[in-house]
Amino acid sequence: MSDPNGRSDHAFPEAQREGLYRAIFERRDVRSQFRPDPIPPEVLARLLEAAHHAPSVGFMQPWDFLLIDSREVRERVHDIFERENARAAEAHSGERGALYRRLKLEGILESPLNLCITCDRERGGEHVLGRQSIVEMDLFSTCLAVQNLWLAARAEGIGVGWVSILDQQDLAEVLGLPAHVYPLAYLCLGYVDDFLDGPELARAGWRQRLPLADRVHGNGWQAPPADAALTRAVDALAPRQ
Ligand SMILES: Cc1cc2c(cc1C)N(C[C@H](O)[C@H](O)[C@H](O)COP(=O)(O)O)c1[nH]c(=O)[nH]c(=O)c1N2
Repeated sequence: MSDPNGRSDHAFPEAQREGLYRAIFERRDVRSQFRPDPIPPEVLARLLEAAHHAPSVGFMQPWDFLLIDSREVRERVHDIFERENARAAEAHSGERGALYRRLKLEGILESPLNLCITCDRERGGEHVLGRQSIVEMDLFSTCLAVQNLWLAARAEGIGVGWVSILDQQDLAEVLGLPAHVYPLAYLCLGYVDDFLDGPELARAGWRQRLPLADRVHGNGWQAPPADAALTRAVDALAPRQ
């Protein structure tokens, strides 16, 4: 049931809804604003609980959370990043290459805690409900745990940075992962001096947010929706940063 302005009987009160949208729109990927202060265990527990309540294909819950606070391990991971980032930089030349080389793309050593969220590709056995047709659904499910944690962290005032410029084999070896456990997300966590008011890559001039209206299609790729009012509604959306 919904009221005339489309609000469901099950909607949260305005202030709670605002809190959720604030976490979504103010979440940032953090690389350089980390403070050294440790995250209290009870706060970290809330973040992991949020991650663990993500949806997952066939309720597989394929994720594990490796809490990495060893300086020695983080230095080994940072070495992997350095090698991979040097390789990635070779793909860009001229001004773009100079801009790439100026970008800070990790906070592995500055953040007080690193967190690797893995995906156990064998969890739930051979026939996981919903995974027969598209076998990557365990990876996609694990990504949702990452985003739950990322939004919960923003609500707690904790910064998160995802570092993917890493050789997966080398990372798996450093972390001692079994062959069937996929290192899906390597995250840097910590309190921050501040949250930027927009994506750092946009501020640096690397790439801007695409207009939402161009991303919305109807009943097929670039087909119009049946109800033109829907398109007008999306077009009317104020472009966010
Ligand atoms: C799967 C995946 C992987 C990465 C990222 C994100 C995601 C989703 N991002 C962060 C990314 O650059 C950032 O999300 C966008 O620039 C948008 O900025 P906000 O997250 O809105 O601040 C990211 N950032 C970075 O500095 N180094 C990295 O290796 C990565 N890798």
